[in-house]
Amino acid sequence: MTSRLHLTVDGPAAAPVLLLGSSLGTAAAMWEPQVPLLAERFRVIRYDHLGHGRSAVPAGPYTLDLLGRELLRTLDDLDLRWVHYAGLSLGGMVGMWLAAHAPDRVRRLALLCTSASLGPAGPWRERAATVRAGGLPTIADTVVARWFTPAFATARPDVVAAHRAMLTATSPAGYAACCEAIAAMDLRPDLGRIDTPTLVVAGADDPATPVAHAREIVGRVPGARLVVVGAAAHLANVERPAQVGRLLREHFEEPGG
Ligand SMILES: O=C(O)CC1=CCC(=O)O1
Repeated sequence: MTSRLHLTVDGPAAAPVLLLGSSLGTAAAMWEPQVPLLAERFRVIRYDHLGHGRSAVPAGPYTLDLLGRELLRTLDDLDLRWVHYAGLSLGGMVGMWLAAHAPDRVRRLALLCTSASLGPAGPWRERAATVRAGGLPTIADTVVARWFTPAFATARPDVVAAHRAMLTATSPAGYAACCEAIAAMDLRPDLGRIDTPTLVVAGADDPATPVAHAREIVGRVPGARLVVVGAAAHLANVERPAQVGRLLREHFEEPGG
């Protein structure tokens, strides 16, 4: 079966592949700030989750297992035996699933602004129902307020508006189905099986996946390393583009990478 995931590819064809997974309600454009730096050394493949961006929108609810298996199918289609993987938030959740369930397919892993368990389930199911009934604009202000610190939002209203537009362009059905995947998710029991070198990055001011969630991942993934990025909320890669770009490049360029 051909992949249902839309891919955006940059960088030299012969370079090692670095797969980038985006957050709930965003798409490949979320990674624009890091692509120039990373594509100097890597074949950077950004994928849109099922139900997001230009990927297919099968009927929900989804699960992390479904999102992860779809990505594995994509790697098979591309004949990729292994990749480096970086994911933010929902992208990080898929990254944890992949590294735990297909360890031979992930060489090095970076998990940004993410969580292995983001309960309770009730509010996620309510968010899914709200979006199915009223569309993304009904929740956009609340969600975007968690993506950026107030200082950044004041300084860069253009960036905030572009990311809000990405959110409201997302399929309501696809977004809701991914909310249901998060509602049902508990990756904590899987983390001890991850044996790939792992960098965990948290935004110091992230109200969506707070630093404590990153510490829990680091406590469970053997050898994982934590970096807390100051003055950044949930989309830390957008708010602190150069620092996050450097962290990723250094992590994936390390010996053996
Ligand atoms: O939308 C939010 O509240 C924050 C978030 C959780 C998972 C994700 O990708 O974004």
